[in-house]
Amino acid sequence: MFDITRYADASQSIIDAGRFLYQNGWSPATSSNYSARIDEQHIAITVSGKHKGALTNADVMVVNLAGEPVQSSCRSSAETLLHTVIYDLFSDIGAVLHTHSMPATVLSRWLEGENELCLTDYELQKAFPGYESHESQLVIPIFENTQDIEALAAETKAYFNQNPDLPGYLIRGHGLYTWGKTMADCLRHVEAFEFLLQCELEMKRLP
Ligand SMILES: CSC[C@@H](O)[C@@H](O)C(=O)COP(=O)(O)O
Ligand SMILES: [Zn+2]
Repeated sequence: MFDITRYADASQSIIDAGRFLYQNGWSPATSSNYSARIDEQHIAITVSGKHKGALTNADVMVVNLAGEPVQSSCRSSAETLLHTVIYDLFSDIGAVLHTHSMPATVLSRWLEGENELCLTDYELQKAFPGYESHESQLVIPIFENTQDIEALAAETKAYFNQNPDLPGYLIRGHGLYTWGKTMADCLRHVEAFEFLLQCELEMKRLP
């Protein structure tokens, strides 16, 4: 069982995040999914297929860390397992956000054949915990897109078990996943990733 007040707080944080992310153009056309931790075993997560700019409490449900619905007959996000593996790996993580921005989509496709995007010399790299200087290197892994979410969840779990430092990754031609200790931290990470990806895209366009 889970605490109903903590569920209500988690749900509201997801609704607010959705409005912000949609307004920024990072969650178009019902894409994206969001979650927030309720306790060690439960997360609140978006119901599959909902418009992320106009979420209500009815569009947020509870699943356990195995990805199974708890007290709900709704279908959780098709990508639920990509969220639960992160909560399972990192006990201090409180929120996970997945977005579908144009720079994340285009850049990951432009880097066809590469399994990471390495960034350096951006001051904004310091938005991520543990990155103290623009001279540090940010290595964003890129996973191949697939409809086999169970397989992708296993792949991401294995990667972040070995490489826990950077809270995020790209799925090629698909989008960004990022996480943080709180929803506010997680939203800051989305903004930072999106800014950096936009910069990289602009740099590649330069003659
Ligand atoms: C609208 S296409 C995007 C989906 O295929 C998926 O990638 C996505 O982000 C949203 O899926 P959802 O099941 O609503 O959580
Ligand atoms: Zn998606």
